[in-house]
Amino acid sequence: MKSYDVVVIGSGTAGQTAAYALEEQGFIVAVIEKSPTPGGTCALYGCQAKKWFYETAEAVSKAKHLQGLGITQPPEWSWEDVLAQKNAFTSKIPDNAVNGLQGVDIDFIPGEARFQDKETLVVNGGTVHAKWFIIASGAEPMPLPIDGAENMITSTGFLGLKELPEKILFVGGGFISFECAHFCAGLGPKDGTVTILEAGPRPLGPFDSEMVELLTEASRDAGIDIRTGVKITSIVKQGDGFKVLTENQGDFQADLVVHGAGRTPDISGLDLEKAGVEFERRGIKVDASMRTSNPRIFAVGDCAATIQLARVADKEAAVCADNIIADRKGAGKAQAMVYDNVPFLLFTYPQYGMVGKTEDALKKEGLKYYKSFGKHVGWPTYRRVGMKHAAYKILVDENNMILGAHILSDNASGLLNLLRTAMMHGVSAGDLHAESLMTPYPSRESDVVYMLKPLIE
Ligand SMILES: Cc1cc2nc3c(=O)[nH]c(=O)nc-3n(C[C@H](O)[C@H](O)[C@H](O)COP(=O)(O)OP(=O)(O)OC[C@H]3O[C@@H](n4cnc5c(N)ncnc54)[C@H](O)[C@@H]3O)c2cc1C
Ligand SMILES: NC(=O)c1ccc[n+]([C@@H]2O[C@H](COP(=O)([O-])OP(=O)(O)OC[C@H]3O[C@@H](n4cnc5c(N)ncnc54)[C@H](O)[C@@H]3O)[C@@H](O)[C@H]2O)c1
Repeated sequence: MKSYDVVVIGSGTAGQTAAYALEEQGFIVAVIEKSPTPGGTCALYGCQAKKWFYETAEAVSKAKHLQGLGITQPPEWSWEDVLAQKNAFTSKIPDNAVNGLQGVDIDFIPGEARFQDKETLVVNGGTVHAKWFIIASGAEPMPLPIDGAENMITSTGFLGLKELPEKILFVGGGFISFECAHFCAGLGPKDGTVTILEAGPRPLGPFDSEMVELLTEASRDAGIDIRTGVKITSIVKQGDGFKVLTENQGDFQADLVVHGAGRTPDISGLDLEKAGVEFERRGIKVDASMRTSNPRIFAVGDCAATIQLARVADKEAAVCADNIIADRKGAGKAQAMVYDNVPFLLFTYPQYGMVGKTEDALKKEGLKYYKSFGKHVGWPTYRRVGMKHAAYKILVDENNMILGAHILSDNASGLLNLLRTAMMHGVSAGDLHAESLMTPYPSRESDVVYMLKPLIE
């Protein structure tokens, strides 16, 4: 039996972040990975990989908006070339991940781990013992109760397509479908169709409903057909393509059907019961220190019942590592995870993002709030790029402290970050307005003064 201070299950961003942090503090660490391509979802099939498609799709969409405003020719693009760039990046990830870990004497163990008991894992038929375990096993596409669900490809399959066919249909109206649909709108065949079928009454449920309507409008203008309240019953093969049958909205033909209907924690093979680790449908139950119901076992990243985002995964891993370091010193809890100011951003064109509360949530909670809201904003920064759908919503409390910020814009990420920093440091909307007068001008970020002006006391 091999014995370590800490064994990490999963070599994704969460697992690696925790492993490196603990190794630096002198812990003897091993990382176990079941995939033949170590390195995790973000780098190989998620955030990083998809961003190669985003950059070109954004450039093409921007050029399309600028036609008649200075651009005279519709742009040409090559999905195949973008794919080659993405593959050149991702092909190096597995070796880099393993070499990086081994380079600092972290043991890399290829194989699938499962718990034998509260202190032991089984891997490759042998056992591994550790004082602490960190589960960082990620998530996988949610199994759907649809006949012929196996006819869908996943986002991983989509990001590996050699070419985009003419008719693409996405099941689910969440992060993955919106982003990939925008990549299709930017980089797909010129006369292609892109459809999103969402089961709920509106897409992007956790986001602000008024802002989602505006993103939906922008997406429809980009050529994406978005249907809501759709009850899909089955997906059947038909010729070279597929027929998607619904209970209430007829049938849809497509060359390709993509799963964008949620990701579920990858924990079913871990035998968590044997380790005394409690879990629910959304994932492994953790407290604010990322500790599970077994005090020697932590869970971080997409497998935990928290939020499925890469930098949330990294922060959880850092908090978990600090708490293991505190355990060793007998110092108790070192750091607690706080999710109040997590930014969410869709890499669509325009980008859409939010931080803090939605207006829907404030209404539901009965909290008093004030808002500054603008849609189809015609400021020069937007007129120059031909963007018709820019919008913003900033929500403040009675003391003018920012409760939520929602942005539909190119570079919404930069604007959100500015507003998020103010929220985290307790800067009021009035003070942020005064301090933002001297942001680099004229930039997207300098527009924040127009957004905040109605909120000046
Ligand atoms: C298409 C797509 C786009 C995304 N875009 C963004 C984005 O723009 N921004 C953002 O913040 N987030 C994005 N995400 C989410 C982000 O990728 C995840 O939140 C992040 O990768 C989670 O990291 P993780 O380390 O928890 O899990 P993962 O990176 O999935 O790593 C888990 C690892 O554990 C391994 N494993 C599982 N079970 C076992 C076992 N029993 N034994 C051994 N190994 C095991 C798996 O093989 C895997 O390698 C995106 C996700 C997808 C799918
Ligand atoms: N930019 C980013 O940060 C980014 C990008 C991609 C993915 N992600 C992460 O990955 C997670 C998974 O993404 P996702 O888009 O798969 O999930 P999601 O939870 O964002 O959206 C899933 C959508 O599918 C709908 N749905 C579920 N079952 C359905 C069915 N049978 N028919 C039609 N619609 C159905 C849901 O109502 C929901 O609106 C996200 O929650 C997010 O945390 C983040």
